[in-house]
Amino acid sequence: MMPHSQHVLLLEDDMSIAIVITAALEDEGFAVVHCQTIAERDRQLADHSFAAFVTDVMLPDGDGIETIDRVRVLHPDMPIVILSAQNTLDTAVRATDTGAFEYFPKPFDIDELARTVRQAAGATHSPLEGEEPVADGLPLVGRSTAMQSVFRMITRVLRNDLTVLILGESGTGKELVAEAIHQLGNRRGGPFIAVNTAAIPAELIESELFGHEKGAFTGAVARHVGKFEQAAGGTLFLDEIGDMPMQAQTRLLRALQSGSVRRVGGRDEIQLDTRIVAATNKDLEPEIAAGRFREDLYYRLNVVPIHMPPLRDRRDDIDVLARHFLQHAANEGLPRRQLTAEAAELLSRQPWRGNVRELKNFIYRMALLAREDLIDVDQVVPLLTPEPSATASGMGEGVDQGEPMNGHAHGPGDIAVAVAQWLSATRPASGTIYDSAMAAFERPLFAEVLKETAGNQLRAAQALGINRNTLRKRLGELSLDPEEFTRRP
Ligand SMILES: Nc1ncnc2c1ncn2[C@@H]1O[C@H](COP(=O)(O)OP(=O)(O)OP(=O)(O)O)[C@@H](O)[C@H]1O
Repeated sequence: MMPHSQHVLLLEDDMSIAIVITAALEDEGFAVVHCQTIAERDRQLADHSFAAFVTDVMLPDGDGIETIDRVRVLHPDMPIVILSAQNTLDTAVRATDTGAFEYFPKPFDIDELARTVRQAAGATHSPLEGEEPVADGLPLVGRSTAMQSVFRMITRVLRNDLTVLILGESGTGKELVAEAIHQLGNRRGGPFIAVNTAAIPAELIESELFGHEKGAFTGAVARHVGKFEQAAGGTLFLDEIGDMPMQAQTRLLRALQSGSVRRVGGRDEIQLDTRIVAATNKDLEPEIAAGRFREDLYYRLNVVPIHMPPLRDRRDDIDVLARHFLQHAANEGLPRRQLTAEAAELLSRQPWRGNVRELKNFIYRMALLAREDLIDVDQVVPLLTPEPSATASGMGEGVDQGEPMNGHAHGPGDIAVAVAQWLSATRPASGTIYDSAMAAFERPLFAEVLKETAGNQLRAAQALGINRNTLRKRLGELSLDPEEFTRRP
């Protein structure tokens, strides 16, 4: 077989995509051989070798990943680049596990693809190790570009033990990502031990993490094996790492540096065999500047950072998450519900300050309380302002108790009616409804709180939980004069 050193084989059944990719690869100096089916691919590969192979996954005659073994048998060293419209973590992992050089979820940047093929064709190919099957159906969903980057980062750490630091607001899915790394990675046969470092009293944290010997301190009536040792062969997930007390940070750093731990009151060094995944919802840089977080520990942990964007910055995910949670709620025995496109659209415009956790709790509540199985906007609106009694508790297993839900409100009808009246009376221009509504809501809210504090802006800002300068600025913008409230009527 004569190698066609500058030929690339492209398997893509969508002609318009194939044309664009061919043009970009030709610009990179390749000649492209295009085929549209797995059968054609196999015929080409039986007769020729190529500098690289670019392949789609869903093809008219089968799955491009499932049949990739046949490609590997014929051309074990040919770099493979996989393109996929199935933007799930499962596909990302399956693609990576083929030992592919790179995986591109669609839509992708054509120039980046062409550059990658150039790199692949030039590289001595060293596929990622590990061709074992992986657990599928992991419940980490998302189709936004941001989540695609998260999936890609996850696939990069599955076949190594690098320390991962997951950063993001509360409820964005940090723990779920840590679990995915464990379940899909090399250490899935071992335990996954999660420790919320913020929830353990400072004086107990060292013994919790590192263990203690009998009699190490008052109350240490028996030997205790710490979380590090419990996680041997598996993964230790250190949550809320930004809240760890200083002394424990020092011990943790020492453990990471030496690769061993010593139980409190013990003499033996115990070798560590644990992958560390840490997470925090705090911005660690200001914590370091304020002297509350050790900079050297930060660098030790921040080997592979994974950023979980807040849900409001990846609104494309809301619809798929909502449907995913409805499905889960049904699997757990709640009524099986569906959302109309308009209701899903309304959900995708909500602020979701509690992120995915808040959305999940909302969906479970909706599955329970909706009047009809097909849920439309009119059923969603009243639920967006829940009654205090309609809390997460007692609403099925899947309800996440981590955070309060989107808050206390009047009876569900009140605000919904006010909103409907306001909307029909004001009719803000399309594209400005959200901002106008927020401004309309803020005005009476600020007035109410200023009334309570007799015009005292500092106390009002404290009560609202916002910065005093922010309050002053917003009052100016809303033309609200705090002087008006200095004397109660
Ligand atoms: N992408 C996702 N797909 C499906 N479920 C998700 C996703 N992200 C988060 N969840 C669910 O949302 C809830 C909150 O997620 P998780 O506990 O992982 O957040 P977190 O960032 O670790 O929060 P905290 O900082 O408060 O600990 C969980 O029930 C989790 O299963």
